[in-house]
Amino acid sequence: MGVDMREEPDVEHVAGEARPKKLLLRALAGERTERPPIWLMRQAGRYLPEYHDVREAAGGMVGLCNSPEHAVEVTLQPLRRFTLDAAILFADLPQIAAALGQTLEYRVGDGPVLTPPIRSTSDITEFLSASRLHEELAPIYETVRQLTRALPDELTLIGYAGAPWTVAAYMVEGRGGSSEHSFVKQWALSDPEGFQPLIDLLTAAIIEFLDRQIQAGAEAIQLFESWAGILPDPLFQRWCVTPIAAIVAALKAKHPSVPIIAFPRGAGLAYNGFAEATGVDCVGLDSTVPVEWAAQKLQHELGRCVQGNLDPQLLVAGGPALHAETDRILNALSGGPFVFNLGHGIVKTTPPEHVAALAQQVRSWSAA
Ligand SMILES: Cc1c2[nH]c(c1CCC(=O)O)Cc1[nH]c(c(CCC(=O)O)c1C)Cc1[nH]c(c(CCC(=O)O)c1C)Cc1[nH]c(c(C)c1CCC(=O)O)C2
Repeated sequence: MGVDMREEPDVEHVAGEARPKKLLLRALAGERTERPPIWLMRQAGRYLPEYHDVREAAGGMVGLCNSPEHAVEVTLQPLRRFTLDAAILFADLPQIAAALGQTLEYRVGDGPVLTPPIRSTSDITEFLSASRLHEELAPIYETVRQLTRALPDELTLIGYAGAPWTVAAYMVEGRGGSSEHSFVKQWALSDPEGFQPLIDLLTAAIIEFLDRQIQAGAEAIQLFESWAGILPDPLFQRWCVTPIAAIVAALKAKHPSVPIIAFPRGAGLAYNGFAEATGVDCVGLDSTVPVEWAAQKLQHELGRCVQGNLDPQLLVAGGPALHAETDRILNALSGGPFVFNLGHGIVKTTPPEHVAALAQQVRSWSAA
């Protein structure tokens, strides 16, 4: 009673009782924390033997993503093994495309495959509709609800979605294994007015999807722009920056205190200006971004949180190489608001004991 909450940035008042605010949320709010929080992109998945058992029991990847009970279990698996600071909702990025009307399958070697591929403006009207969006995504909202009850108090629950350009890339290419992205790039480059409705449909759907995740209990949001790096600069601004800014504005209007991380993988020099243009609370850095630049420009000049950026292959390598690079990143970025993570998702050949060693090193790190 009578406590001025503004003077207690580290305390969250829940139903009248005060308890320490979670480490990850403090960092995302722009605070330099006593040690950086850590979570890892793709921290759940195939590098863990116990994951394979659950996936099999669920009848494969699609079944796993649509079964809250199994999805909750695999979300929690890495947290039982490692001392991490957050859980990320277990679901998959192309599920929203399936909710809009495409058929999603996983094929060995190809990853997610979406049919029919969306290749023209008339395909959008013929094959896609948002009318059943929430019905189709209901199992994901249920997974989030169950996770809020299952997670220990000090862990943060991260909800997520692919950003519109990245989801569109999967929808247009169809096959996950496509490496040149010829179809989506041809469309976006040569017929921007015809491609715009797809991005607009996705932007609106992603706003609703994330709004529902937050209502179900997600405490922070990450937008994965995994294919930011394949666009020439003016188109990066149009197809990545503008839609992400729209999503951030819409979510902030409704949920001002929920922090948003965006990960524009491969953006290169376009990382410069990205935080200002989109309004995100935290910028996810891929492994090519120089940490000294991020410390100076994003943390020091803008007061923004950064997340990243250990190369996932170092986690496969382990040993002195992993230790030294982790130390270098910690030293460069721990002077400001910082979330330790990888520069892209964990790869499936990662030995779990290397993840344990990394988590331990980050947790025992101190500036001294
Ligand atoms: C591009 C993208 C996808 N999915 C995702 C992204 C963005 C991150 C990135 O850039 O890597 C995000 C994602 N996918 C998955 C999660 C779950 C939560 C977590 O991070 O632990 C998250 C956050 C599960 C998954 N998504 C996928 C698996 C493997 C499925 C299996 O069991 O075979 C998992 C655990 C499959 C998937 N899903 C996707 C691809 C390209 C693939 C095939 C390649 C691969 O397997 O790594 C699309």
